[in-house]
Amino acid sequence: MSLVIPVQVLPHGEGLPLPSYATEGAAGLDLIAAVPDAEPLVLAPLARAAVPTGLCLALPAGHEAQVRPRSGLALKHGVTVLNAPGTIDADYRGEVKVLLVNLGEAPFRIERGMRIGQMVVAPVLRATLEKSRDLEKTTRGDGGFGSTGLDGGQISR
Ligand SMILES: O=c1ccn([C@H]2C[C@H](O)[C@@H](COP(=O)(O)OP(=O)(O)OP(=O)(O)O)O2)c(=O)[nH]1
Ligand SMILES: [Mg+2]
Repeated sequence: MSLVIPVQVLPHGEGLPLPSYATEGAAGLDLIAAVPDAEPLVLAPLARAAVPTGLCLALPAGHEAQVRPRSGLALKHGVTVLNAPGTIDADYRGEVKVLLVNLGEAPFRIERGMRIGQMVVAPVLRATLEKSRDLEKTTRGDGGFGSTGLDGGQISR
């Protein structure tokens, strides 16, 4: 069973449904394009746009929302979220926008009501940065960026 938390939202863009979970177990609320009916947005290849969703919310303190791509759009059209995961701060009161980029070969048409991304609400831990002369030693040390093997594993022969 999922944990459930209420999130306040302003009255939503005319005629558009509120974002919703597509299935009982879905992690993300599907975000809906709130572009004007008469003005669909056409994303040319390699173009990007902040697509309005009509959604203004107040996340409870200690939470964030992540704006993530929909895999179907990514696979079928090469359309994804440029800054994935986009971060919606708990103190943000503006309209949630989905920063889409078209990495496909064909122009992509975004119409009002289209599901363009998904939003996952999550708890946030805040860090207090404490100055220290030394850091706890580890096997990895400062190795990174493929230091454990480029393919991520060794084949034993
Ligand atoms: O995909 C996104 C990412 C951000 N935002 C909104 C909510 C977020 O709280 C605010 C700021 O986002 P972020 O911190 O990522 O942007 P920034 O470039 O650091 O701007 P700022 O200086 O306003 O924090 O913009 C969106 O609507 N969609
Ligand atoms: Mg910021």
